[in-house]
Amino acid sequence: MTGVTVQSVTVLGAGSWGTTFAKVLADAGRDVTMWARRAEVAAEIRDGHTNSRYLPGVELPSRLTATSDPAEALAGAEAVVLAVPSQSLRANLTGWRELLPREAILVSLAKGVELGSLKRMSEVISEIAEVPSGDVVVVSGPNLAKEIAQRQPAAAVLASADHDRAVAIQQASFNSYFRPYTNTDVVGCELGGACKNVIALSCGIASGLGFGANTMATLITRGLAETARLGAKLGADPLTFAGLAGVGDLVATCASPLSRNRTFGERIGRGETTAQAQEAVGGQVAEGVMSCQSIRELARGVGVDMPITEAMYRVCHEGMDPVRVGAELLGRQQKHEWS
Ligand SMILES: NC(=O)c1ccc[n+]([C@@H]2O[C@H](COP(=O)([O-])OP(=O)(O)OC[C@H]3O[C@@H](n4cnc5c(N)ncnc54)[C@H](O)[C@@H]3O)[C@@H](O)[C@H]2O)c1
Ligand SMILES: O=P(O)(O)OC[C@H](O)CO
Repeated sequence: MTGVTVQSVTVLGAGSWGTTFAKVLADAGRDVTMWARRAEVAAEIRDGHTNSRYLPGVELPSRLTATSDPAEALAGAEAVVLAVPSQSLRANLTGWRELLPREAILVSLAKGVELGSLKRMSEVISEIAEVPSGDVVVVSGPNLAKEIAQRQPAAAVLASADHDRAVAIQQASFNSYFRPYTNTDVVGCELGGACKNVIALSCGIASGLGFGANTMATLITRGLAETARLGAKLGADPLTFAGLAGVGDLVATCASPLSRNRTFGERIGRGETTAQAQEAVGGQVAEGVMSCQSIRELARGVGVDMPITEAMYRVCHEGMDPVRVGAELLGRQQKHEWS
């Protein structure tokens, strides 16, 4: 696929990032149709140019339209952006499979690893849509939706083994505030995006417990070290973790109160239950809560040590006290920084 121009794009999923990425594409001059699960959300986007539940106070471009009918949304799409949470991607995509235009470029926004199969999102898409996984374009990087929806400057990575497809989406999404770079390391970009959600949970917990900058920097740096260890084992390019999908996304997510993962962790650190923490993120997805389980299994399966991910699993899925988990993390056997 060379020199393809994408004009007509469908975004499946009308949550925070789906709506924001649709706005980015519309602001880049594309014709964008969104699919929303609820008819009233589709009507609000189409007729009122807002999505008040997910992006309160943000006006959406009038060239962006929406429907709750997936067949109507997908008709004639040259690119299809999948913008639903990781653990629901398989079921949603199975329902849409027969409606996908044959030549459309498939784009993944989700940051997670599937429970059970332990597959990355491009692998799930490849399996369900029956396309080579190298054809999928993965979007990753420091992209807190609310900031980008306000047209604050940001960069992203578009990763695909098929450089031409990544370039086509780069051309379709580049605008005055959004600067996408291409990358061919899909494994590294997807792992960076999934793992940083787990590390952001830990930073949130540390903040909720009242700890400061040294603790955050330690969790971010050691979180990057364990992410890079997993990536190296699974064939990622180590440089990716020094880029936007690695340290870039990690810093943004771990530092920002806008992050749902960090917010979830902060509430846990303050002593709230997981149900209360979920309430605090307004029913939106905090992917790290499920991904700490799948990433832990993935890492154990290939013999990679990921102590912060292990700790988050124990807090989120075994109900262990964060103070005790923190003490155990610090008390592990002493070692060389890079062993
Ligand atoms: N919000 C961000 O800042 C941001 C930025 C980059 C990447 N991401 C990633 O993008 C993906 C989507 O995130 P989001 O922020 O749009 O999520 P969200 O929780 O704000 O919205 C999810 C959307 O998916 C729909 N959906 C369809 N099937 C669903 C199901 N079975 N369960 C739950 N929701 C379902 C919801 O109705 C909603 O429209 C996630 O993997 C997230 O990690 C988010
Ligand atoms: O709000 P979060 O924690 O899901 O993070 C959003 C984005 O992934 C940041 O890049």
